[in-house]
Amino acid sequence: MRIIGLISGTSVDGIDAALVETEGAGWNLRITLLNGITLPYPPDLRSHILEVCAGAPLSMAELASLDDAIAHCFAQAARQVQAGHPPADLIGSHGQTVFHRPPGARLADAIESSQSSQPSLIPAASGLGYSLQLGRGSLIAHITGIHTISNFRAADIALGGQGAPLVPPVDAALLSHPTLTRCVQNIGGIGNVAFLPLRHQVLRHAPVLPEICGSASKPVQPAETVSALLGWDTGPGNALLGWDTGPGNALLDWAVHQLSGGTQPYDQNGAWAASGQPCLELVHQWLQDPYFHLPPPKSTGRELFGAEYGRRCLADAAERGLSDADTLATLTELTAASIVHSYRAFLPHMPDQVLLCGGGSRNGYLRSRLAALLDPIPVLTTDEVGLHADFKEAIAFAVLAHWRWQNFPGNFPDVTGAAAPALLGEIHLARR
Ligand SMILES: Nc1ncnc2c1ncn2[C@@H]1O[C@H](COP(=O)(O)OP(=O)(O)OP(=O)(O)O)[C@@H](O)[C@H]1O
Ligand SMILES: CC(=O)N[C@H]1[C@@H]2OC[C@@H](O2)[C@@H](O)[C@@H]1O[C@H](C)C(=O)O
Repeated sequence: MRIIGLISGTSVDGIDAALVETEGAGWNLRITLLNGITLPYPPDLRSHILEVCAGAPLSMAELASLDDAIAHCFAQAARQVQAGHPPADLIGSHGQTVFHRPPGARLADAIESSQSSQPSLIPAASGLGYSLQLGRGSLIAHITGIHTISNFRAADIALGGQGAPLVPPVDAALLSHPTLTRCVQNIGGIGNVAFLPLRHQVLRHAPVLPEICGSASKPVQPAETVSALLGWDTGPGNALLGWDTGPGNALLDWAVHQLSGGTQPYDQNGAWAASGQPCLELVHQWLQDPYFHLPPPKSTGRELFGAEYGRRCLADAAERGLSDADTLATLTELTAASIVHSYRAFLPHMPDQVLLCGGGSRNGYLRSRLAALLDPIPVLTTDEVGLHADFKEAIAFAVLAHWRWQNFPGNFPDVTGAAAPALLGEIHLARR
């Protein structure tokens, strides 16, 4: 199938669109990237989205307009990426996350204790998570004339899952290796990791849909049988794992915006941070944040690592008299150290390789700090193993759409904490 994957992530920098050819089924999937583009949001729309993410009030009518404005941009990105290519069969659109609340009281408690100014956003009682992506699929289908799948996180959340990260099973399908265990580290606005055991452990028994996914006559299997059905040896070190590691670029971008008086959107190649020295005591202090110590399954967003968090970091840095360059070096060190800390705390063993993707993989200083902290483990980008690091998340939503179209479950309950596998995404058929 020819599928367009669309996503705008927590950096809110623009829409990544990937046109891919998919072949195969389930986790036995091959993809070819035919085209990839990034369509920046119009600056006013971006500012509006960032304000909404930061909690600006919105009437229902404004919410509807924003939803449709975003859907229009996504449809435009779909048109651009497929220009000059034969028409796509399907679109998988993640949309724009504007709110994410993980399930349960554990994380709520952690957030409450570290972000006491807005505790009322998070209910203290245990309950389902909530994740809101704007850019409705029905409008994208209507504008493009292409069947569109959207709202991928809801089904996992309905089963008690985090609804994130969703990409680890796609990473397992596309990037697991016969003899090397790998961590695939996405550094978007937020960072997330997938730990990939060896490929034969991934594909021991290629899953067949009716065995796994429920229908009216054959119910969805309970979580404890999922790994067995997928053919996983769930002994220590053999399980697919994944979680949100914490801040990626969102904190750094916010700080660069503040420190440059709004003239710079991000630290190009990390050059500004590289001209300073990280304050390791401050990194150590920041690493005490409860999120970094919560065991997976866990996910997060701008609600925790957003402007409020950034303001506290800048205040800590100012208290110690750090220069702007030292402040950025310290925040960059926090990003790298929180990633590596989470591997040491929550992986059964360190991986043989780390593959970076997402915009943060283009930050040379951040990459060099990760390499230093992970030494002697090689740190590459996914480009170096054949998967475009800038478009991997967009490609993943094309794969998730392919799986939904084939009635193949897209979530991996051991990663998200859902009670069972689920078909991810709502299908919006286009009038052709
Ligand atoms: N050359 C570069 N040097 C430094 N940072 C870069 C560079 N290119 C991109 N970035 C960073 O990457 C960010 C965009 O990353 P990306 O597109 O992966 O984020 P995202 O779409 O929000 O991802 P996610 O959905 O995973 O949160 C930019 O805001 C910037 O911080
Ligand atoms: C709620 C939400 O949009 N989460 C994003 C975000 O960006 C990175 C990290 O936080 C990850 O959990 C997720 O995105 C990727 C695509 C995922 O679901 O795997």
